[in-house]
Amino acid sequence: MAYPLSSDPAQACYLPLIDLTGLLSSDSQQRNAVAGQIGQACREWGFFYIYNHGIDARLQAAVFEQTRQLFDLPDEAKRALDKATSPANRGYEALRGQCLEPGAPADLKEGFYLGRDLPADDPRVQAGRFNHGPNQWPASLPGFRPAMERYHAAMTDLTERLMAGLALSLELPETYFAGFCHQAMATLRLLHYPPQPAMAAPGEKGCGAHTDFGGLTLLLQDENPGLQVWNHHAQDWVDAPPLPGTYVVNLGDMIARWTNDRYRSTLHRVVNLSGHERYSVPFFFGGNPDHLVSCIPTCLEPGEAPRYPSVTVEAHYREMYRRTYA
Ligand SMILES: O=C(O)CCC(=O)C(=O)O
Ligand SMILES: [Fe+2]
Repeated sequence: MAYPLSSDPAQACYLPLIDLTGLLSSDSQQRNAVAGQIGQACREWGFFYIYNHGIDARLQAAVFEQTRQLFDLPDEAKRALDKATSPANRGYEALRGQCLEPGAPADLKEGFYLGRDLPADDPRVQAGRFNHGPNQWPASLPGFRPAMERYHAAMTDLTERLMAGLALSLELPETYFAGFCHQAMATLRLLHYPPQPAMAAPGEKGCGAHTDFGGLTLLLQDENPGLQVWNHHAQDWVDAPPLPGTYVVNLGDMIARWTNDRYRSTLHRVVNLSGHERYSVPFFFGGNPDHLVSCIPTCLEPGEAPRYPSVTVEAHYREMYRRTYA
């Protein structure tokens, strides 16, 4: 088998597991204590689990229920929502629609993108700003839109708290990333992975090895494992299995740029060896499109040069979409 899952049970909790209770508290000492754990996880892994995050389990269940129903729709209904017809990158993408790992076969996943719903007469939509516009809603699923909109709003709040924790962990004011968070692009991505085929082509898998493009990603997984994270210590993949009640949080490339790689944007991939259909829902927090991402001065030693030029969020995203949807 090309991608054996680890048989080491200790790996189930290989990645740091952080209780978020203190970060959501009004006591700054408690927030600082959690920020310390976040900082360590960001330096060592760029990946960690969170629990006690405050997102309602019933809302999560509703999101999964609607996700399954969406992907169960006939092909024709899904293709009517094709994201290629949306200037704002919203809607359906078919199996093998993206190739996240250069040189590997296209990804064995189908997906659906949605974000904040902006009307066609919003100035940002009229100006053709990246990722700004109306969603495409499946007309035959009346429960879809309300569940997704509630979930998107709740995840935006939670991620803003995490960004404040991230600032604290870098010994910056909690509001340091407020400009980045203001009217942020935030994308909910619904994913469906069929079981890994027995006769897969070499390198073919659910989702090719990649780093995430944006700020923070919060991943909701169903009960089927498949996510693997690159362990730079051991130079090998470790499993990031679903743990009930948690999110897997990982840092995207913008945070590596901000911190001159002190905080890691770590490679990960999906190989669905579970034998079941796997559904997952990553929430990508991309930030304000006009925000300039430049190396944070306190992340440089005297004489150290920034490894990345400054870039706006929008320019960075356009380039990453161009590369992976060639
Ligand atoms: O489905 C997963 O577990 C991970 C998906 C992912 O890494 C992505 O969409 O960027
Ligand atoms: Fe990812």
